[in-house]
Amino acid sequence: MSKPYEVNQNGELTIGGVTATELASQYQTPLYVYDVNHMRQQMRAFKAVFMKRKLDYAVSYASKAFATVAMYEVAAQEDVHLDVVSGGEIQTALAANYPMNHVSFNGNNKSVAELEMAVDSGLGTIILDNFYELDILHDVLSERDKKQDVLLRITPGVEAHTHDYISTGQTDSKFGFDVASGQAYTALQKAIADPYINVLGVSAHIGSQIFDVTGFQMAAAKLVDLVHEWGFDPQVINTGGGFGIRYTEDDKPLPATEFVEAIIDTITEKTTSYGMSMPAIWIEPGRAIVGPAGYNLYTIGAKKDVPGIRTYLSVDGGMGDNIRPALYEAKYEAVLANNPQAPTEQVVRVAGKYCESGDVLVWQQELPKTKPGDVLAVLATGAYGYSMASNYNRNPRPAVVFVEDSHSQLVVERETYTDMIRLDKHYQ
Ligand SMILES: Cc1ncc(COP(=O)(O)O)c(C=O)c1O
Ligand SMILES: N[C@@H](CCCC[NH3+])C(=O)O
Repeated sequence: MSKPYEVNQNGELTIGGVTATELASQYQTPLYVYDVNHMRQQMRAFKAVFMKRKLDYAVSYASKAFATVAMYEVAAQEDVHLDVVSGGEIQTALAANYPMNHVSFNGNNKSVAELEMAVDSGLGTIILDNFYELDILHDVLSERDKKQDVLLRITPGVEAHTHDYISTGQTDSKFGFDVASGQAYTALQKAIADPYINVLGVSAHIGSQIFDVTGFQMAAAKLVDLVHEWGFDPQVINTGGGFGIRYTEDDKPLPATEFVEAIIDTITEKTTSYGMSMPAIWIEPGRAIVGPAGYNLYTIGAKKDVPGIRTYLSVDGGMGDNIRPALYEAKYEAVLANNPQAPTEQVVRVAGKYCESGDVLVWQQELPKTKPGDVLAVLATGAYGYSMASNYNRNPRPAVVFVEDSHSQLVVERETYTDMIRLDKHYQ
């Protein structure tokens, strides 16, 4: 099977045409590196599915997966829409000069200040999650005498087969208007009756890192069934994101575009059978766009053998730059940057430098012989790594580097120790 990374003629790991060891020595470690071309190809592949079928669509990058000015600029260059979930992400879009009419705003507890920011920035679509938001959005809009496009987020009652913490479509969820109790229909009537609100359609998101296409088909079918039952002809049906990616060789996802084909087929069949017009289809992929394009580079430090149990290989980063193994028991693969294909000589647990036993980056990894100072690359770290990073133990967050056509560029500076105390005040 082909390896999920590239090597040069010397057998060294390369990212976007630059060796990982060169990147590590130029920018230091720990380091987030993105292969920009990989992200572009994924965005283009999603768009191509819709264009081939001549459909109205939006591929809206769920930017919580990785939100930086440079990333939003790449999305704008690719004419990909943006999904944001906070004032901070709106501010990032503004800083990137991102076309705000192509931004949608998700989230289950948007504040008044965030809704004001959204409306004042000309943000395209607010995805309303609950009655509280419906009320405060009405007030924000009536104060400004402005009309706003919205989608209503519906909890479709579909259980996605993924980690419980990242499953969102089930009825027992904090997200969206519940269908079974009639809340969703009441919300639709209320929103339609509001002179400041223009309901474009409905939205759902069943969860994340999903491999099974049936959940998406069920959710898409449910959304069409519902709007038909309600006698509402939506301009937009948004089926969210959640397309699973390969982290380790145990993961065998379909190409993300196949999930989209299945969603389109379901919506086409359903709307045709009901004699409804075909709505625009929106999707919100996050992980599938940025995950496989990301690499975390670390420098190897201490090694500890626990005889008869395991070997710990510690690196200079950890749960502060990638919380996913500690939070979800997520699995990753790591390779030795200067010779990923050298024969393996050890099986290790790659641990971080944080004061937690659960601070693990790779639970079990076969590696060639390593020594302190070698660069280790963890693969497929582009989603929910940088964006969920913390300063735990007052460790500065790593820099982010984009690489494309053999050219690397710093897009987020490394935090310094001075940054760690920047907001602190003396207590007198
Ligand atoms: C509403 C919504 N849309 C899209 C996404 C993106 O999911 P993923 O990164 O799995 O594609 C999420 C996160 O799970 C989400 O909550
Ligand atoms: N942050 C999660 C996914 C949740 C996405 C947000 N709805 C992850 O790393 O897998």
